[in-house]
Amino acid sequence: MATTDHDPLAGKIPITLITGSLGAGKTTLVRHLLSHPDTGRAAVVINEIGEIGIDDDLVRASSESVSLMANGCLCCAVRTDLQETLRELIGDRRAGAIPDFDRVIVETTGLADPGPVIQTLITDSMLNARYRLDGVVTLVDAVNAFDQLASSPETERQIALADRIFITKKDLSDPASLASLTPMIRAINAQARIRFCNMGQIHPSDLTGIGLDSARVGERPQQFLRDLGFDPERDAEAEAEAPYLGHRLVGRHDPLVKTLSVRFEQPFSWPAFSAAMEMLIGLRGKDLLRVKGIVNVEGSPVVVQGVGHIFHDPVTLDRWPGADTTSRIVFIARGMDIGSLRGVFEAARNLGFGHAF
Ligand SMILES: Nc1nc2c(ncn2[C@@H]2O[C@H](COP(=O)(O)OP(=O)(O)OP(=O)(O)O)[C@@H](O)[C@H]2O)c(=O)[nH]1
Repeated sequence: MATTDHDPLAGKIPITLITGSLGAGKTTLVRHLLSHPDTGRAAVVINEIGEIGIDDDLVRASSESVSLMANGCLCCAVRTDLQETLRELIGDRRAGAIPDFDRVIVETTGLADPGPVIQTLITDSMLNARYRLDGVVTLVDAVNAFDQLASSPETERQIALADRIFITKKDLSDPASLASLTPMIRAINAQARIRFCNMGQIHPSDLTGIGLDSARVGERPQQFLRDLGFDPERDAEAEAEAPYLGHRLVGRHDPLVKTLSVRFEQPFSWPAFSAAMEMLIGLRGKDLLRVKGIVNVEGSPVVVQGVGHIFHDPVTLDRWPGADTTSRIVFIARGMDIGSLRGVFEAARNLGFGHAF
């Protein structure tokens, strides 16, 4: 019998999809990878829902090949943008507009169901000529995973579709929660390798050759997709029927969850900013899913990050990532609007927390 070791995926640029719930540590991991000497030449595609690309600014400092797909979720409206972005990367590389690259890292938003993205990467024939999906890496936030799993079906899908899972924020979690987290993940995904990851510090080799092998994907993509738990034909029908309201598959996400991008022209004093955030958490903590931003604190760029009611230590950057020195904060929240958000910050100012508001 003739044998062949021909690999239909050989020579194609591997894509690693980094997914995980809001604030799980995806950008932290990508930034670490880009600073690691063994990562090689990587292009990065970042998908953010907010109008103001915060992650983009942070990652751009570490790589010249960063593409941002803002203002839409990769699993919904921006899916075609991903196809275009990946094609453009090839064109830009050919034209010498960006440095050469050997792999692509795609960071999804925390709200993305990776299923449709995987489907796109596997079934788009033009993309398939140049790229191959190397694997899906899902970050699970040890502190917030329990709440996120209870409230967000996307978190479950992210875990279910992972080839490799990293549990982040072990340092912030308690032993009892940690002990119950792994079995909970295992109940959703019995196969993916699970490891801990502190502040994004994994070795780049943890992201390569991780399971979407040619036999499964290259030769039987539809079957592979069905193995993952969804049926491309059924999904295509559902998509055709769904009303298009800017967010492609309406109803896939909690309709009350919105992304609010707020810009403040005037610098903050730290007491004013933190008082406003404390008020917001006190008043609407349960509805606040994610806060991240770069805040101008008396001239200095300070990165603020909140996931649920947990706030991470603010980090002062050495310099502004670009010419824009306004404060830009993205809130992902349930049932809030920009007016009420601004009202909270106004109230903090009126209460006299610092004059630089
Ligand atoms: N203590 C601790 N903090 C972490 C760890 N990993 C990430 N963080 C912090 O978690 C916060 C969110 O991290 P990001 O990397 O922005 O998370 P993300 O998944 O990209 O967030 P979204 O893009 O909003 O979904 C930041 O303040 C990080 O410094 C960890 O292992 N331990």
